[in-house]
Amino acid sequence: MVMKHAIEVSNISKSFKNIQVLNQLNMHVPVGSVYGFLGNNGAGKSTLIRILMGLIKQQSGEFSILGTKGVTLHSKQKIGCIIDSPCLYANLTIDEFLSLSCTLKQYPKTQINRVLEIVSLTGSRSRLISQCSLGMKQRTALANALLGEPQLLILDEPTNGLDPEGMEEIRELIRWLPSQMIVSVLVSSHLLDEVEKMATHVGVLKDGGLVLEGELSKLCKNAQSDLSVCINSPKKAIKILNQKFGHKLEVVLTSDGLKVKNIELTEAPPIHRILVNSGIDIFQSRYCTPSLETIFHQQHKD
Ligand SMILES: Nc1ncnc2c1ncn2[C@@H]1O[C@H](COP(=O)(O)OP(=O)(O)OP(=O)(O)O)[C@@H](O)[C@H]1O
Repeated sequence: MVMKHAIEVSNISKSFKNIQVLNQLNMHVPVGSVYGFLGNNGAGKSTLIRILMGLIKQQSGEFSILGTKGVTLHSKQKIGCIIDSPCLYANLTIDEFLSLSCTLKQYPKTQINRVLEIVSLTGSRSRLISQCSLGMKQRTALANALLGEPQLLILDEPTNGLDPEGMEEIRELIRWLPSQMIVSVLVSSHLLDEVEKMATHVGVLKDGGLVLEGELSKLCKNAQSDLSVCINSPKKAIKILNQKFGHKLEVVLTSDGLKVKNIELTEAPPIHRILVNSGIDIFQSRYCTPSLETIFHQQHKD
């Protein structure tokens, strides 16, 4: 049977003393996806990742990874992982560190060239880790996680502490990985816009469960899109649109014109035509597909 999900979580609950962190959480990470696991600081992302890696145990519920129930030594060999800040040996060069890692994990050292190439560190392989920037250290950790050709990568906040340039480098790398190798990626973050820039799928953790999960492009498509039009005489324009379309359109005033809420792109041309034919000048018009942040807020208005 073809495996659909690299990770499948069913009804996982976990509490620490009297703090309920995960409450019957369900999650589905499709094979081949870059799954952005979003949640505020303290939401419980690391807790779930630790459970998935077998570092702590859930109180109830179950999960499967790469088609196997729970996490076994065998499945761990197919997972590359970065949890917390990367654990690197500062006094070794990047090359020496990866070589040591290959020895410990019994992977052929011939893989080192390939992973260095993927993370663009080939030219810096002889550099001491203590002399690397944080971004280079993070890429070294990623290279290390890629040794053994994992089928699943689990990355806990991999851009934490990086400057904007370093963040973009890591994002670019993660986005690009599934085209380079057969791998599914679970990447956690507390930044909505960051996940939006690299993920194909998203799961938003809040109050112990996922409040939003799905393919990013579908979530965006199904969400409300608005048309913002910068015009003269916006009050007159709203009157005209209301006469023409009645309650079919929700039109509101904005600081520089009007906004038609929740419409399809195909509805924009007739709106423009009516406005222009009524003698209204259009200075600018923008059809805005919603950001992940907007989608999130649209779903949690109440
Ligand atoms: N071993 C522990 N003992 C007690 N409480 C814990 C333990 N580990 C985590 N917690 C608590 O569980 C909650 C979730 O923590 P977790 O680290 O999973 O969140 P997170 O979403 O990864 O946050 P961040 O983005 O800040 O890393 C927090 O309130 C944290 O204090």
